[in-house]
Amino acid sequence: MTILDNITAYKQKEVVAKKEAIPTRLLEKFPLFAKETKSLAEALRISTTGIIAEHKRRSPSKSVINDKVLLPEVVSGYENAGAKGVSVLTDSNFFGGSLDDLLVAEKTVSIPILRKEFIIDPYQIYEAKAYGADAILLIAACLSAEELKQFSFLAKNLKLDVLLEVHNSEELQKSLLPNVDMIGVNNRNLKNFKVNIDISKKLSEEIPPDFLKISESGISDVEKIKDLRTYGFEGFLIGENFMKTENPGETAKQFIEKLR
Ligand SMILES: O=C(O)c1ccccc1NCC(=O)[C@H](O)[C@H](O)COP(=O)(O)O
Repeated sequence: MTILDNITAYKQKEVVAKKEAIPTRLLEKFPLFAKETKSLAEALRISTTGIIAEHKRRSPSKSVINDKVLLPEVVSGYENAGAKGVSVLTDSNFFGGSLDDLLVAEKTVSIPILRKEFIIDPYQIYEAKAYGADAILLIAACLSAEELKQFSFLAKNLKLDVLLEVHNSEELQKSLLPNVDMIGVNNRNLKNFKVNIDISKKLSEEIPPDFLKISESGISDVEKIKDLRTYGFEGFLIGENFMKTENPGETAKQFIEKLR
């Protein structure tokens, strides 16, 4: 069993309970369901820095990263720093996040918000929309080719951008779908948690130019970004490197200034 197997098994049960508590037809009545979304892909495409900064209290690989800082300060700090998108982890069991975090982020920033979740059921896509997300993450390792097709179609119908995450060539091949905006290469091996940005470099040439290329995880210095840009990457998802500091927004600011 990998950590992803554990997480998705947990999610299956979680979604059943959530559907009973708030059925989809009620999610559709949430005020934010009618919100006009902002395109994360577009924001990154016109950006010179391409940073998606993540709010991440803890993780399976690092345990507690930062449970002291307040989310509004973190996300507004990220926006002021020049991040082009904010990623909000909404999983509570493994990452200490929540859907309330998404709501608070939506009230606090005006840049696009990515709901970072382990999506295994269309219900979670309706939830993302109801709680104010502009974009969702789909993880190829958790979904069949047919599910990827259906879930990305649904997200686009709800006007949400789709970031599809892959770890290898095989996952990438089933992810090159018409309703996918961004392909994210995750540099973290979810079996042993080791990070290696060579995975992004290796897969870059297999990603057709119509998809925006995002590199995710383990990005700890601007030199890595400069290197990844030469492989066509335009977006960079960074969590721990900012969150492990006392003031994530200020750390992001200093980081982004070096990229300008
Ligand atoms: O971060 C983990 O330990 C982790 C474990 C299992 C599944 C997913 C995990 N992380 C999710 C992410 O994709 C990262 O939070 C994101 O790419 C940012 O990575 P980092 O900059 O290394 O915090």
